[in-house]
Amino acid sequence: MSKGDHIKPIIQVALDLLETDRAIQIAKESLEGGADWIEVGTPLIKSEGMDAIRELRKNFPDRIIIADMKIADTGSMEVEMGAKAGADIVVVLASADNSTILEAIRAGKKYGVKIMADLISCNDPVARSIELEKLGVDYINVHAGIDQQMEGHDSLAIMKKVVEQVSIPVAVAGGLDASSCSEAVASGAKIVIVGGSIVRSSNVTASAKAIRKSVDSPSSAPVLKSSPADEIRKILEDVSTSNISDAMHRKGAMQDIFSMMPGKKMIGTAVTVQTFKGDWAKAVEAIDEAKEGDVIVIYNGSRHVAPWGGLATLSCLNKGIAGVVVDGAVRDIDEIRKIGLPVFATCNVPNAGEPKGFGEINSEIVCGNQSVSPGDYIIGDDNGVVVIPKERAYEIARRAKEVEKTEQRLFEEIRRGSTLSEVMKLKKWEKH
Ligand SMILES: O=C(CO)[C@H](O)[C@H](O)COP(=O)(O)O
Repeated sequence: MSKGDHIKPIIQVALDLLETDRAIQIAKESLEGGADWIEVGTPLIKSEGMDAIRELRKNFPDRIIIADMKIADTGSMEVEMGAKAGADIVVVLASADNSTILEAIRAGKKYGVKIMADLISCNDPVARSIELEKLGVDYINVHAGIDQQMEGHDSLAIMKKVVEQVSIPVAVAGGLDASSCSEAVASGAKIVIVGGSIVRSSNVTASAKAIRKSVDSPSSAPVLKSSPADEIRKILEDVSTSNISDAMHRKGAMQDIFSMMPGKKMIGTAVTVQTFKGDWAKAVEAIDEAKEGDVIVIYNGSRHVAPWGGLATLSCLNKGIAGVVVDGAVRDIDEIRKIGLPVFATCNVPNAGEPKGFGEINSEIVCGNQSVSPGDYIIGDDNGVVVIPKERAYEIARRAKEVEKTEQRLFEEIRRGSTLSEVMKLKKWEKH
């Protein structure tokens, strides 16, 4: 049997990293956990060039190595580059012109490498798979890209259709974890390509092992999906406001709003209140309009009189409201702490305002210099408060989770004795 012939389902670990030495270490840990093939990820190839493939080949002489070059043109030249650097399989984009695919296949034959076609962003993946098999590719990869995954795309449904139409081995990729890998194999995938769930895990070996176990005893029971709102909330529970700010490219964080309840996290959807200078009527009426799990977000604009205090906070607790944010002052901080509801504000003062009744409930407001609309997600912790526009809540939650996973792996590498600049090769990425 040659090194490419596998009877068991194949786990291809996708090293979507930027540094070759980290990739080698993570590859070692993945193989210990039961991964089979090593993919030199597209970001790694872009960061380190073909030398990343050479180094991995040197370190893993007996393993199948895939160069995820996502070739779009010059099929022959790029397959030759991948082959000469030590790859066994080179990836070409399925959406490339047939002339490129054919040149890649011809070069593959000449240099002794197989060609995998990646269906990422293909308009008609099933029809294209049939064409690709006729053209002569060796493998098809049904792939939901990382940015697409963040918007809720997955690859399993299409993969199930593709396996019915072609007889070459079908790989699947796109945010797979142990349970989706199991479903994929039970539905006919021969290769599961796994990036984030292994390489961004703080325990790479354990994560690879979990995937090994799931693909070796596959189950066709579809992974039960929770509702988008439940999924968003579940992810937001795992991530910090710092993770969310990173996911939003530093947008979304409220300015000069601080936790009055250190250690308490808040997640909810906004009920907005516009009031003025200590007028607390609308702020308190909003409690009756809000429902369980909402966060009351108030613009008041005074640092000297408070539209919010202990009695209002206790009323929120009774209604299951998740927390309160005030652009302005709050009072009764001792009572708020006893009640234990997360409250975030600009400052605390002893002075109460008056219930005059000016303002609006559930209009678009600006709070902490951020625009907030009713229904936007509001997350608060000891770092501060961030707003996620409701239209992007799922995507941002998913991206924040990726940020959190990446950081967990970096923490693990620093715990082993590195420094942050060593792990991140900081000097390499400084602007010149
Ligand atoms: O090719 C890729 C992105 O274009 C990835 O390698 C592939 O999607 C697997 O990674 P993940 O499991 O994180 O989706």
